[in-house]
Amino acid sequence: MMPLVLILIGSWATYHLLTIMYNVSPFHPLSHIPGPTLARATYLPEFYYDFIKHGRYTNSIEKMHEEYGPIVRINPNEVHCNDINFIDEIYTLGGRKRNKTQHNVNHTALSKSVFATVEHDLHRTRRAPVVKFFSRGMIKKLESLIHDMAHILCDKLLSSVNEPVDLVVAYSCFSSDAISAYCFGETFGFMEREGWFSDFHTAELEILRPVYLFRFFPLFRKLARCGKYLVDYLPKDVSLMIRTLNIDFPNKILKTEKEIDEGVFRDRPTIFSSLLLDPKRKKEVDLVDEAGIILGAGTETTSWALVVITFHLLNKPELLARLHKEVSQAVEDPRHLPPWSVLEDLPYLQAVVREGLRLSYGVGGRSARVPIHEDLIYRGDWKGGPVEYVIPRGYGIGMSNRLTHHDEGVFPDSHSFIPERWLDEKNRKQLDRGMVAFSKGARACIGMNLALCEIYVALAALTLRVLPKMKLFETTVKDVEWGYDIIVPMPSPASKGMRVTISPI
Ligand code: HEM
Repeated sequence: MMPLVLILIGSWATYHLLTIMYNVSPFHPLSHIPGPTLARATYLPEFYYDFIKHGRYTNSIEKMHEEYGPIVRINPNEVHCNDINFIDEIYTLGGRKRNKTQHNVNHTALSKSVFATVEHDLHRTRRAPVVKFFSRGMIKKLESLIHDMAHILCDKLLSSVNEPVDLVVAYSCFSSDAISAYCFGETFGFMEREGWFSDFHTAELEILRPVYLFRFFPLFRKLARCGKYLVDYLPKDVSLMIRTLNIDFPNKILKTEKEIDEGVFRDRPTIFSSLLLDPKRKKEVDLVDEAGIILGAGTETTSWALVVITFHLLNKPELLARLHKEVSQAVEDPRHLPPWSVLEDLPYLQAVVREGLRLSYGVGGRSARVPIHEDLIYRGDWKGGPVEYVIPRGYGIGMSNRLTHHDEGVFPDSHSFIPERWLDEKNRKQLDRGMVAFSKGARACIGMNLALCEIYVALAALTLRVLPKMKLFETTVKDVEWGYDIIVPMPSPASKGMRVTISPI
């Protein structure tokens, strides 16, 4: 027995040693891309910063760019780019096929969702029927739901005068209920409860905590699928989320299927009825995983953008005053807001939203694409001279919003909240190119229209009805700045939230 164990350990060690030697050898197709030797040879630096130090590899990648230039090799098989001029080459539309890397998507257990689909063609098949549900036309039809939710949020905040409110939780209640009303036909009821508590806010963060465990040890993501058998033994909020994903959603799907078979059609479509009725829906589209990813991808991203915007408006009252003036001139009755299509044309409101999206990043970590039928040729500058790299097909190349949105050449004084930068028409094209909160190309955010509608409507309502009565409570810019990421950006672990007080008059 002992010699067999030794042979197995020896073979394992030899295999890894040979792999490391190959990774740093001139025979590796990425050998010409600069980067730290350990990162070129192994996944250890990524493992250390993302898994052990928890979601902090982006900081190291930033330092690598300072040392090695706009293109760096961040692990044996992946390149990172920090040049906005290359965005459209990486994140393309049309016939230029891009896979995701398996390593990147290993972090989610919803492996059959559009978000986690590696292969380009399969992704198209899965995405096409879902994307229709979030078209501008569909949002228009269901927009009144979002207006109702925004006013419920304002009413509830206005009645929360006795103690500080953490807007991270309050806005999460709003975005969870809004997304649920829009997609699933009924809210979760978080805003109807007494006090501010969203089961999903804590649950989602708990569920996202092991993302790097899943990325490096994908076996665990398979085990996560067994969560439904453990609902009675898990913490209450995590169990509720797992129950919703694994028990409630499948039941709703069965019910909707039955209704359709019986010819019962409801006035308001849900994502399930819309998908079940779509003739193009192929058997590869997994309704439960899609619903799960929509809930996961759509709640904390939207609410975090609103949190960041609110902080900066309260922190700089002159910005709030300017916004208030513009919105009040456009709105006759704060309780009856004009549609999103009118609000989004208000120049200062638009500038505030864009600046908030820039500083809230959307997705915290990098998102790589794999060109499968073409090599990409990068041409840029580094240390005053031209540089050129060929990124071979079959290898991942990605960018990180956290770095792109702080490109000082595009967004000077990038850590400051300056909506005015978006009003400079001469510069606007360049800013739009560097704005990737919703990503770009064929795998950009599916829920962008819904998210924008929620943000514009809620922000307009809050600006007129609540923000003039709101004050920051023991909250500083540190509470809304990037600290680390668990796919979604997170502030420093020391943060106690984005707390405010609301005065009764
Ligand atoms: C401010 C709000 C939001 C931001 C900034 C945001 C940002 C993003 C980004 C950057 C991606 C690309 C991720 C990648 O490259 O891997 C993405 C994908 C996605 N988002 Fe959003 N998102 C937001 C809200 C929403 C909402 C409200 C929904 C659903 C209703 C949603 C659903 C999705 C889905 C399903 C994907 C995967 C798309 C695909 O792979 O084809 N997101 N989002």
